[in-house]
Amino acid sequence: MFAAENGLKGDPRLKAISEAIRVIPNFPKPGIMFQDITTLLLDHNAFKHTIDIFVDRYRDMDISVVAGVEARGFMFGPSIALAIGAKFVPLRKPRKLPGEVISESYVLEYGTDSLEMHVGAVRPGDRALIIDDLVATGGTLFAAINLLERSGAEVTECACVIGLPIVKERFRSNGKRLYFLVEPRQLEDCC
Ligand SMILES: O=P(O)(O)OC[C@H]1O[C@H](OP(=O)(O)OP(=O)(O)O)[C@H](O)[C@@H]1O
Ligand SMILES: Nc1ncnc2[nH]cnc12
Repeated sequence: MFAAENGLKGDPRLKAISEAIRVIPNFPKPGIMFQDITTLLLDHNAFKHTIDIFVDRYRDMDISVVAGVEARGFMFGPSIALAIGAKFVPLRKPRKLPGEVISESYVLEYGTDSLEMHVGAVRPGDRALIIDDLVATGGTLFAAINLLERSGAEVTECACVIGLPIVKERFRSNGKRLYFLVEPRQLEDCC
């Protein structure tokens, strides 16, 4: 669900967050409108609003683990985990984690990839929140959900800064919860 449909309609923080995201057309390949969150990280107010909105939503949900998706989920997840009193678990690209891992493959808007998680980082009974910067097809988040559920965790919700409205139906039909703050920017909205 989009934050504006859930109590934040008209909240000026959402506009500030959206305006801090830069759009780079045709990166990393023709036809992709790349949503660049590095400019959001440069804007202290917009970055803080992003973390504050997530912390307000998740602080009372009894979440024990925040799992961040490499690479951009690492930029938001740890701050949220610290603020809500949860552990942080990195979900990494292949061959980056040194210990024993479990792995899930997925198809991307521009290729295929896998995510890996350390065995033992997540325990049966953990209540998980998965964080990433953006959901496009949802393939990455579904791989992340599978990793956590295979470890016995209950995935409470997936949260992203940017979400394509079209992906909401895919989550709903799979019985999974998705929360995102803003829709992708178009080039004419920005720069
Ligand atoms: O919803 P999806 O279609 O699965 O796409 C979303 C994923 O794509 C991007 O990461 P990317 O794979 O480009 O990796 P990076 O963050 O390491 O650059 C983004 O940060 C998400 O993780
Ligand atoms: N359009 C996009 N912008 C940034 N990251 C992405 N990951 C998948 N699609 C993307």
